[in-house]
Amino acid sequence: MKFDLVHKDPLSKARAGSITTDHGVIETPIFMPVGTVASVKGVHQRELKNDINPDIILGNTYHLYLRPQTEILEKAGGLHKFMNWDRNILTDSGGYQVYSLSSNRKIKEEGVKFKSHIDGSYHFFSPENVMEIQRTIGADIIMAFDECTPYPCDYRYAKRSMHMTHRWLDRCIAHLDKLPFKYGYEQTFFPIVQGSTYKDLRQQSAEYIANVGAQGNAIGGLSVGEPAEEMYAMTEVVTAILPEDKPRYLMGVGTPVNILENIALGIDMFDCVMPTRNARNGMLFTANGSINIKNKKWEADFSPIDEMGITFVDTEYSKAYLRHLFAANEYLGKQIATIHNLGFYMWLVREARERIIAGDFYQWKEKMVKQMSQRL
Ligand SMILES: CNc1nc2c(CC[C@H]3O[C@@H](OC)[C@H](OC)[C@@H]3O)c3nc(N)[nH]c(=O)c3cc2[nH]1
Repeated sequence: MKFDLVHKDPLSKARAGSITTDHGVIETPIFMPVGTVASVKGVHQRELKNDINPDIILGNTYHLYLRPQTEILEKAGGLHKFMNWDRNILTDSGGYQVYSLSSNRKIKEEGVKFKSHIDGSYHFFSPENVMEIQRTIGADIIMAFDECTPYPCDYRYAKRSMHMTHRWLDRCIAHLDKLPFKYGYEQTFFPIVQGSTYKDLRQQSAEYIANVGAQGNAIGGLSVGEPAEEMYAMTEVVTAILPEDKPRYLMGVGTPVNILENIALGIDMFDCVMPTRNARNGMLFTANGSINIKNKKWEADFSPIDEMGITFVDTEYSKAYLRHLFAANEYLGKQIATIHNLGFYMWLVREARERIIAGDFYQWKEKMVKQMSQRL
């Protein structure tokens, strides 16, 4: 993987860059649509490419391991082939899901025993086997197996959890070195900073991760319920320590405002289920604020969904029609709302990149943060 920084903003830590992998160029700042189980829910790969056009999408080790299972993915020649997506894919290691989705899991030094949320069968994830699973899935960027420290937690727990994540990181790296690439293209490994919302632990973890010298670095343990100010404060502490010439990925973030604020703090990559999950509930994000399309006020509003939208749904369908589809529980409604929201998130990060290059990102960000916080 190669990362070229093409511009830095004069009034903030915002950067514009390009990541090059064997599956193409990723222009940063970038938003990565979540395609947890090999599908961005309700969107065809062809629509993704033509209308939303992300350079990279996300998959998830926990989900893909349980279904369709690694054996099928190996027979398919990896996830790209299996889902017919020839651009970049990043897979998260499943650390987060083991805590958030499965029941009665047991965390031990060796790894985590958990019960499948699908059929109740027992499984075991360790740094070693999660690296093997990610080699088989074949994503271009793969994540360390970490413990996403729950929030809130006391200092002692956060410190112990952070040190275990560091020991697991060492095991991931040691094991990965013995595992050749499976499908003829490179895979890049990102370590993950933890430390909860404790400044000194975040500094320690950022130093530890920076010393690995990886091609990219991730910040975990945030967007787990902490106040936005805490998220920003921890991001600021960590980006001051992570190498400037490597991409920074802030996991699970966030709202449009969170994304702009964290771009200003030096983050390059984002993923979040919000645009897709909120879309399925009729919550639309726009440059002028958010819309709850189920609201009666849109019943006879035949104006386009979003005059400033970048996808075909924004101008080909009206607000009244979309509201009707939600009222009738037609799944076309969820598909239209999903394409709109993903289109908006892609517009937001692309516009941010243009502003960083033009040199007026900070002023634009200040204006957008106010504008997008309105409820329409
Ligand atoms: C939402 N906030 C948030 N997400 C987070 C994720 C991704 C969740 C992963 O789960 C799926 O979304 C729920 C996505 O999987 C495709 C995502 O990559 C994290 N992953 C790891 N390994 N470590 C973390 O510290 C961590 C923290 C998060 N905070």
